[in-house]
Amino acid sequence: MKYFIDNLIEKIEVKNSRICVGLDPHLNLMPTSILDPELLKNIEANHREIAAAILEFNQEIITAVADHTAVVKPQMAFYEKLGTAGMEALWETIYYAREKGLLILLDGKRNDIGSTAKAYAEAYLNIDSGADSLTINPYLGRDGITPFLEDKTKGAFALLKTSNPSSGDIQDLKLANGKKVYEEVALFLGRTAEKYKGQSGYSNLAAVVGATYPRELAQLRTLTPSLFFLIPGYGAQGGGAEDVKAAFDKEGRGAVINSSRGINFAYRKDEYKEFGAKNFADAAALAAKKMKEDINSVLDL
Ligand SMILES: O=c1ccn([C@@H]2O[C@H](COP(=O)(O)O)[C@@H](O)[C@H]2O)c(=O)[nH]1
Repeated sequence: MKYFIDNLIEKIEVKNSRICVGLDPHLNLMPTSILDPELLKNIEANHREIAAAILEFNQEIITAVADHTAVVKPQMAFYEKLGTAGMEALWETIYYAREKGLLILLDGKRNDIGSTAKAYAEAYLNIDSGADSLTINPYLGRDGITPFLEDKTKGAFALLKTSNPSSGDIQDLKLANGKKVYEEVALFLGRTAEKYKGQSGYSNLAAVVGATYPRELAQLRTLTPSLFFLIPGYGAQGGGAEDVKAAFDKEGRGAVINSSRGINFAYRKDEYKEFGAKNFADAAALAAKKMKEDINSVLDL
């Protein structure tokens, strides 16, 4: 049985693409050809129609980017907010992406006490679930993490140094031993990860580190060599290829860089305006291709 992390690395290498395409259907950014703005005047009354539009949007995006990425990351909040219809759209999206041969990184940032963490793992990483991995919060410690790692074919990405402007409020606090909170979290995750290492040397316990903190990213790469990184913050949040270069080892492994709005809604940017809203998927395909090449261009492969 192949470890999740080895499978991810293999798929990344087959496509020579170190990007992850987020599937974050921001309703206010959707093309009007897909989502009638009238429906947004009463979102609660129109869950079904909006969820159907999201599914259509996602399917077009997935088809368009499938040659340029090994993995997609639906952010659950955008689906949960549409109730049952939204969750159905999420699972349909996941199955569609799987049919296209993509791995699914479900962004839910779940966690709780051990027994409830086990229920979360059963909900999202069960054998029939289309999801291959889930983002988790490491704040509850080991018994909140290990239930997500019981099945070797699945992975968990623990929040380590997040990309948001206020991530330092807690993550950068200095502890009595002089280390910052995120540094101790890194060491804790590194120790916990040891037991879940695949043949690649990376672990099924992975971590989330923001592209918006390149200095910390470089430091964390050295501190935790067995942690594979999911790196959000490229594009819409200001991160660029040079900022994430240090996350990769000399073989070009060790990280996948996420962009959600930058790819989903590329058609809204000046750079892609010749496509027009109707051809949003073609704009997304080109944005994904360019991002793939941008990341590869800073690596010494
Ligand atoms: O530290 C974090 C953790 C998760 N995210 C998520 O990644 C995407 C980023 O979207 P963009 O549109 O490319 O900015 C989004 O789903 C976040 O919830 C993050 O940004 N930072």
